[in-house]
Amino acid sequence: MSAAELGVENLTVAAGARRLVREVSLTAAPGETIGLIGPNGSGKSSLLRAVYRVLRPEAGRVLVDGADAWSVPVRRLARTLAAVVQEPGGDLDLTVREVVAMGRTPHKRLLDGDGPDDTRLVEESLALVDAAELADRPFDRLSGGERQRVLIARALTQQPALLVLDEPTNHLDVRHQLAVLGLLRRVPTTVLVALHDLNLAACHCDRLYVLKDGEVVAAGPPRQVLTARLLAEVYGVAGEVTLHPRTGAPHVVFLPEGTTPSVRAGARAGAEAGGDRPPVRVRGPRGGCPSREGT
Ligand SMILES: Nc1ncnc2c1ncn2[C@@H]1O[C@H](COP(=O)(O)OP(=O)(O)OP(=O)(O)O)[C@@H](O)[C@H]1O
Repeated sequence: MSAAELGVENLTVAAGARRLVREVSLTAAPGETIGLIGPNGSGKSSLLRAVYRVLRPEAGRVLVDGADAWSVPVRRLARTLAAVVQEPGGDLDLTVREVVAMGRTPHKRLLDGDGPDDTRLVEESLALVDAAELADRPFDRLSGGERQRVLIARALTQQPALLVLDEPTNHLDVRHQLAVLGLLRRVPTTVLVALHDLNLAACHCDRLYVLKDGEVVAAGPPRQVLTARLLAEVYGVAGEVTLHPRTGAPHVVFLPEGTTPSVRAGARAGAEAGGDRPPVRVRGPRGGCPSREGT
């Protein structure tokens, strides 16, 4: 697997007269994990759909290693980009192993069977998402979380240089959430992932882009982006953000409606964005959040 460079340039996505994504630009360097966060309806899925070539943009470009994703042949794009999406794929009368093997399709010629390398990749991918024991089960009868892991295995089997995922932790229990996001950190590919869980995003992403009403309202490393002010302005909730002493990542605690955030916590969160308090001391790289191998 290699890693692609992603460039989204002034992308606007519309449905009829409605603009779902408005002049969004973002970049992902090869190997980066980029998180897309924002409230319901802020345009995350629409942006991802334009990147993985399902929703044609009204304006702007999606560049994968410099090539326009909407101009290259679909098959070529599928050898570079894999997507794990929320749309139900319809009933698939296939076993889990067969579904995962579909990830090899872009790399094969018409009527090619599965070679030993294909078979090995399928088994390896299933093992990576802790789904080896599901291989012979009918895909249609899996639980939501099992399906999700199998679809991630299919994407890994595709050996993409760019992996686009829309809420991949949906349906997953906490162990599998951590395992899947840890895995995404380890695969040597570029990752663009929409996430709702801000603490998972903080811990597993190199940089975050925050969408609101289809526009990017903040972008940068999690420590800069995730502040109490952002929670209030973008999500309309009160919360406190501290740097977790074990992981070194921002840690968000949401406060029930009617609670007044403490001044201390608010100041701590702001410190990372250039506020007036020194940052909380954190442990070094062994703190806890998974990092890229070799970094
Ligand atoms: N095909 C469509 N036609 C009209 N409106 C649409 C269409 N697809 C999405 N929308 C609207 O566009 C807005 C953005 O939707 P989108 O699914 O991109 O948001 P999201 O940030 O992924 O939301 P969520 O967090 O709820 O998944 C929403 O208001 C949604 O209702």
